[in-house]
Amino acid sequence: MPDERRSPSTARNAFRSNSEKSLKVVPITVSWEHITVKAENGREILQNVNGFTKPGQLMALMGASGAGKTTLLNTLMARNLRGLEHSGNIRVNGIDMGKDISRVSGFAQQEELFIGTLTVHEYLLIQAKLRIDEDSVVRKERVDEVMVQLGLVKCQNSRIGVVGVKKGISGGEARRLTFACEMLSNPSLLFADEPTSGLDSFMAENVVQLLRTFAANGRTIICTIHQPASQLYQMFDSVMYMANGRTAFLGSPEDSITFFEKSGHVVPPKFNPSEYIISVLAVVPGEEAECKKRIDKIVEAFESSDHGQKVNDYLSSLEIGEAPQWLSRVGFTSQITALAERCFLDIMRNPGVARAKFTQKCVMGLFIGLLYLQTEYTPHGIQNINGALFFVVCELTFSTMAGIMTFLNIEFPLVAREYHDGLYNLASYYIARIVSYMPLFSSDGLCMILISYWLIGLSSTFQQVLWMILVAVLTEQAASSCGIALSCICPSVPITVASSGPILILFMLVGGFYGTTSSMPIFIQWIQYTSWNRLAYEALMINQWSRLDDAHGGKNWTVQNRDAILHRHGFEAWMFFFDLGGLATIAIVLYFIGFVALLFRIRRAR
Ligand SMILES: Nc1ncnc2c1ncn2[C@@H]1O[C@H](COP(=O)(O)OP(=O)(O)OP(=O)(O)O)[C@@H](O)[C@H]1O
Repeated sequence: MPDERRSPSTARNAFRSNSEKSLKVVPITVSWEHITVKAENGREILQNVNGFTKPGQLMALMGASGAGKTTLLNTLMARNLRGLEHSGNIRVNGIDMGKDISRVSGFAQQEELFIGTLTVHEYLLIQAKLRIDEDSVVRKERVDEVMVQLGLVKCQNSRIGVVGVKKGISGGEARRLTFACEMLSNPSLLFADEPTSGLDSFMAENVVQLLRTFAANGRTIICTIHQPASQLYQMFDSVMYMANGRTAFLGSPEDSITFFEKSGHVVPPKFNPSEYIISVLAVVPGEEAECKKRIDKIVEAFESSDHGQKVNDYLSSLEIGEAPQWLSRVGFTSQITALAERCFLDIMRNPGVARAKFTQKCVMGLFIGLLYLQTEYTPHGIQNINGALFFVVCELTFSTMAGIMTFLNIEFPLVAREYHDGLYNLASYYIARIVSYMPLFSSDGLCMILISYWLIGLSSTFQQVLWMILVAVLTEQAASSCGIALSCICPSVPITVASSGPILILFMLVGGFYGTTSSMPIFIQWIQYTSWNRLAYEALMINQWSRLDDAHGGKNWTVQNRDAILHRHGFEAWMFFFDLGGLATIAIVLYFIGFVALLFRIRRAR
């Protein structure tokens, strides 16, 4: 564990030695042999694909659309293979790593996913907390170093932004930020999916140049790429052309031009070589048979060529080398702290949600208070007070659930990615997210209660006010846990919202206000104990009617008065602590159900 008590200078000295140690690059050779991938319908997406790449090399996987580049990249990384049957050997320094390949490699994905409310610097610092098991001085220095390396210093204090919602950093900066995150843990092996897509030619060159620099430091880099411009083509150390799920060529960019020339496909003068080669390897709609015949001929020519032979010779003479270095990961509590910090920052940068919740609760508090203003304790008034208490419970429930139902679905893609990258344990994320939401989803209800309590004229001994606050917090937690569980179970926000309606109505119906709970049919009575409306309403009623303050005739109030009111709703005074325990149990059980649902869902997302 990092020793946070070290003085900055000692820590900085430690960084020098650590940085040398941590920035050591272990030479990595990746080889793949007889890779075959089949879709569920039996279609072969990859057929007996072989290849390798060595340390210090930048390799480009190329081919026409649908050639199998992404499938090969995913197979090499053991990712996104759900529904596909795959076989063959993938080795890292001659060692079969299986799914653990993600523990020794970085993966810069095409789709950029960040927390858009954070600045570049904040985002990288939190990524460093999740990726570097060192003290804060070391992490900060590594972040500074990576920002310089990736040219992010200029935009370090800019908000990242959300595409289509809030303008932030440029596309090129976002792409470099993706690489920066991966480079924090200094991987010796880096995969990149379409690193130049969506960038102009200048930015694309900039990114490929960056990859070249990473490779020049001894790293092994494999990326898929769509038709690189002529000046970029020569920047790759090796290129692998895929065609119809097979290897059409593997070798240097210059050799690719000669090979295709020899196969009868001379790159026309002033033509981009990769563009021409890809057009030769494409399956054109309407000319499928002809194109497939041409591809078969090229694939056979490659297999019998020196280039094809070189691949086979290399694979057959492959020996086990040095074990790759596992990327460092931080402990459970450090993960929770880093993720909670990220969530808090995100919530604070979105003050609109908090403002809307507090405003709504203040308005509702005033509304309930004025509707039942200084209710008299007559039989009719008592009935009104009971109505007000039920209204309070419903209000604590509805807006809380509605507010939290976006809990997961918006950030699920980012969480799924980070989880599968091995950045954190799912429990860390879940705990951090719940803890970060708790203050907001526990305190807004208090505003409503504190505003309406004295306006209605509820009995307000100190003890009663405290109990009411506790009941409100527990009710909001029960409703939050239900919203979170639903958002983890349902695949989208609209489905979450749609499924919450019947649950809320059912819980309200058995809440004790619309009918006596004891008179429900016996086979359905148990449902009331799963309803926080019922438990909270009973607790608030017991709290209100067990004693009255002097201003409301407390001296003449008797147990018989209390029981007469409670029994009309099927409630019992001894149930108070059972109700509090019930509310807490509902919250715990629903949080747990949410976690299990999230675990299933995230595992399926690999
Ligand atoms: N899970 C899957 N189930 C069925 N077919 C699939 C699956 N994944 C990929 N394919 C098919 O396999 C072929 C190769 O897809 P892949 O995404 O690897 O191609 P690509 O070369 O990366 O194409 P592009 O450049 O357009 O991204 C395509 O025809 C695609 O439809």
